Amino acid sequence: MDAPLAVRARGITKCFGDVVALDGVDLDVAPGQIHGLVGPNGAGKTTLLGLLLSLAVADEGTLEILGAPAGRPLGGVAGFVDGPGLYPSLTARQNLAALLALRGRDRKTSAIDDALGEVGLTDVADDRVRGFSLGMRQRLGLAAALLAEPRLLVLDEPANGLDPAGKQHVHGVLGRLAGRGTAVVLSSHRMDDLEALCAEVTILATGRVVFTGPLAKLSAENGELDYRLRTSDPDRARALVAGAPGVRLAGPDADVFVVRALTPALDDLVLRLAREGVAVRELAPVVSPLEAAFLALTDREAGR
Ligand SMILES: Nc1ncnc2c1ncn2[C@@H]1O[C@H](COP(=O)(O)OP(=O)(O)OP(=O)(O)O)[C@@H](O)[C@H]1O
Repeated sequence: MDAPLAVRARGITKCFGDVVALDGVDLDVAPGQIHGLVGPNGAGKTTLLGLLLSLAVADEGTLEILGAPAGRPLGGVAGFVDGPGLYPSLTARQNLAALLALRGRDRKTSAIDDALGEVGLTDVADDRVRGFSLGMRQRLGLAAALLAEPRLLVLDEPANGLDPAGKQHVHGVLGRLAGRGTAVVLSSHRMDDLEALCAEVTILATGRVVFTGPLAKLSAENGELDYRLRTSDPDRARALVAGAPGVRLAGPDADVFVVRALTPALDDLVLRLAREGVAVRELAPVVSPLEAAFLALTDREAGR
């Protein structure tokens, strides 16, 4: 029999007084999938992650975690929202030992060393957390989650405060976990992180799902995108852009300009430029396909 979905949510609604934080949310996350939650401030991401961690209960709808109704005392789920809970006066190693003791888990101290090594904190294992940067705390929170050997890992903005090397490190950890079958649900405002990490994304706006599915599907559904275009002959290129069907000059009229087009029209423009002996030196979306879709979908929702 196939393993159950790590998350199966149907019609989840959650209100805080008059505020509808989640409004009929459906979500499927398969084992081994890294699933990104994205949406403007107040869209409901943290509320949804909190439900996955059983920190709160939905008002309506059904939520199954690892095949069982949410809210039951669950093994196999770990993570944090609003930053990891840590003891500042204890060292990194002591924090993890305290956590294991609290959970009543009988795991070897080597598991603590392994978790610290996995997130790149071995060198500061015996330093007090009080002196840790935001990025180091995030990594320690991830180490704490790893100790639980989760089959579902839930993370709110895990890249917060991480430098580029730290981020790559954390991405590596999450990729390896997913490779071993752990489902990861994370929120982020960083589209580039989500594009690098996630197979699927869910876009929330004012508590509703406006898109859920593979990133490739999102790109395919995109309308016209803006691209930066730099060529060997800007004057000639500008004239060719003006005469190209389905392509508009959208950006400042400079040597590097912005053209707006659907992918087929853009392909056609590149071929025209080449035929006319104009070399394309740079052609890249001004914003990533995910960001463009995010802006379009959330604008549309806001304008309902
Ligand atoms: N405990 C609470 N009490 C009252 N309102 C709340 C509570 N938690 C969340 N809300 C409200 O629910 C809505 C969704 O908030 P949530 O924190 O889930 O959004 P978010 O997408 O995580 O936002 P952000 O990107 O700013 O973190 C917001 O309007 C927020 O003010």
